[in-house]
This record gives sequence, structure tokens and C-alpha cells, in this order.
Amino acid sequence: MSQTWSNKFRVAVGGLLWALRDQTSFHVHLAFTAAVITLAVLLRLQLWQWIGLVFAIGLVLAAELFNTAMELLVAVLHPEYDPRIGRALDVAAAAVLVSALTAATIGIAILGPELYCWLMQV
Ligand SMILES: Nc1ncnc2c1ncn2[C@@H]1O[C@H](COP(=O)(O)OP(=O)(O)OP(=O)(O)O)[C@@H](O)[C@H]1O
Repeated sequence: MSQTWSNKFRVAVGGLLWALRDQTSFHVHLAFTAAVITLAVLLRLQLWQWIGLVFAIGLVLAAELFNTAMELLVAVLHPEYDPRIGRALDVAAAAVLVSALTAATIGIAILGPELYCWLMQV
């Protein structure tokens, strides 16, 4: 069954909103995202700095969404313990870890010097 583009968009937004509302790991990501955006506004960042931060935020959210999708599928298709399933879930979790470490590096590289300059002025 082929969906219309508007329906594809609608179900994708529905999936995103469900994850943001029902998955506790997304609450942590949202708190970090809110803190980073607040800092970025207060520090009056340049366009390229905003692009870096938005990329970092999107990277983590996308990895977490894929990880959540894997967990949901496993819970339905193979809830019984299987070390191969466990390995697949561990690898998916590793993708979130790698993306989060990358995002943290980008965030520190962009916000660190700006925060330092701001602190030197006050
Ligand atoms: N069916 C399974 N077979 C083997 N190992 C599993 C299975 N389900 C989960 N695991 C192991 O448990 C770990 C955590 O899986 P789980 O799906 O509970 O993730 P979680 O991060 O705790 O999820 P939540 O989003 O509910 O917090 C996996 O990384 C994997 O090592």
C-alpha cells in the first residue's frame, strides 16, 4: 500500500511526538536540547555555530529514534532472551552513545569559547 506524502509526514510526526511524550530517554535529550538552545540564544551565536548545534541535536535525536524503534520491534517480534538479539540492541545503544559523545564534543567546542568570553566580560 503506497501512502501519500502528506500521510507519510503525518505518521512520522506522530511517531516523533509519541517518542517525545512516552520515552523517558527523550525527556533527558529534550532537557539538554532546551539548555543548549537557551545558552545559544543568550550568547547570540553566529549562523555557523547554530548550524553546528542543530546538527548535533538532530544527530542524537535520530540515533535515539532508531534505537527506540529497534527496542519496540524486539519487544513484539522476539521478547524471549536471545544473546544475538541482545547484541543487536547493544549495538543500537552504542549508536546513541557515539552520537551523544559526538554532540557533546561539538557543543563544548562551540559553546565553550563563547561562555569563556562571556565570563571574562562580567
Ligand atoms: N530479547 C532480548 N534478548 C537478549 N537481550 C535483551 C533482550 N531484550 C533486551 N536485552 C538486553 O537488555 C538491554 C536493554 O534493553 P531494553 O530494550 O530494556 O533497553 P532500555 O534502554 O532499558 O529500554 P527503555 O527504553 O525501556 O529504557 C539490551 O541492550 C540488551 O542487552
